[in-house]
Amino acid sequence: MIKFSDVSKTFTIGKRQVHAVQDVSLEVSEGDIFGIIGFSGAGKSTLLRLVNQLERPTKGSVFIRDIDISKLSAKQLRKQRSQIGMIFQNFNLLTSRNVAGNIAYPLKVAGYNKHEIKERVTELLEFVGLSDKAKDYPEQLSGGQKQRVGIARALASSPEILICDEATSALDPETTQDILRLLKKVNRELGVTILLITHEMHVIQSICNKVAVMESGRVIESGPVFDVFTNPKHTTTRRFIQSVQKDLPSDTILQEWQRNNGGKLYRVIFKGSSTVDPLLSTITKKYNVDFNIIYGSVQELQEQLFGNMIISLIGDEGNKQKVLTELSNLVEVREVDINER
Ligand SMILES: Nc1ncnc2c1ncn2[C@@H]1O[C@H](COP(=O)(O)OP(=O)(O)OP(=O)(O)O)[C@@H](O)[C@H]1O
Repeated sequence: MIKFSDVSKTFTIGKRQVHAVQDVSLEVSEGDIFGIIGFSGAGKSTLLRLVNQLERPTKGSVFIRDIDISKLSAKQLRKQRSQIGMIFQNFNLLTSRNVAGNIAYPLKVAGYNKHEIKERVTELLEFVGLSDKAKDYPEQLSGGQKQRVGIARALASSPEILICDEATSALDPETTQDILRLLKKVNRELGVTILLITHEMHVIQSICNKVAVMESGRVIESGPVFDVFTNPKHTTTRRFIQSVQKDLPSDTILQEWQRNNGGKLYRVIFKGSSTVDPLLSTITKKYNVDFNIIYGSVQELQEQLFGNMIISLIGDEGNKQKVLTELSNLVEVREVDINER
């Protein structure tokens, strides 16, 4: 649905060049809730702005439904933009208009008649749960309510794509969850493809099915959220994941363990409903090896379970290797780098 093909965006400020986006290739499929995560300055906003042509790529192309949007005429681009709704961190509501007026605004600009506008606004207010606030002004609303108005306004022209620019970053945790639930409803009930940027991993964990991690303008890792969470390849991705999922014991526990026992630690990752305890018992017994569970957790992600266990093995080196080989055929096993956090 949205395809970035080898896209770069370089800003030139005097003699200095800023490579905001570098060689990005990504594909967002219809129906995705696709999250782009990165620290400040990673290039997320620039990448979003390339989708509605608020920025033009220095290199490469952005396609929407196989159409290279940089090749559109001004008229075609206006039509294309009406297919893309956008919501913002600071809501960007018109303070001089009430809630209904804010939602009606894009419809007025698009030339709908009064009756059509009234009907659509009523429908949208109901969808976002603000039917009783139609006559209130933005200053009378909470942050969460303002973002609901923002979502209703973005949906007014029935777009195929909704772009969310840090849409929950200004909200408290509970309101964030309400807005994320609403975005999920937009995706499921209206079939709108969502592309969002965030610096908060819990947003990705809560609603996205796919994720791309950006650093210094580049996409350093991407894929289905379950795969990236259960097998992160990059240190930055691991740092984001560790902000929402504790997958290693604290330094104190690790140091104490090293003082008392030493030796290698292994991370055993199991997905779905497989349980690892009987597996470990059977295989270690077979090779006369003992095991210690140092740490363990089971989490739910994308309606699937995955577990993470940190173990040590005690016994003959050769036999320990046999245990690891046999275990690796059934679940994922990696040696823990204690400095990986
Ligand atoms: N219009 C511009 N002119 C010059 N430099 C820019 C412009 N827009 C962005 N940049 C630079 O490009 C880099 C990426 O910025 P961008 O805003 O895309 O990152 P971000 O990941 O969205 O960060 P944040 O979360 O802080 O907004 C930064 O170094 C930024 O200063």
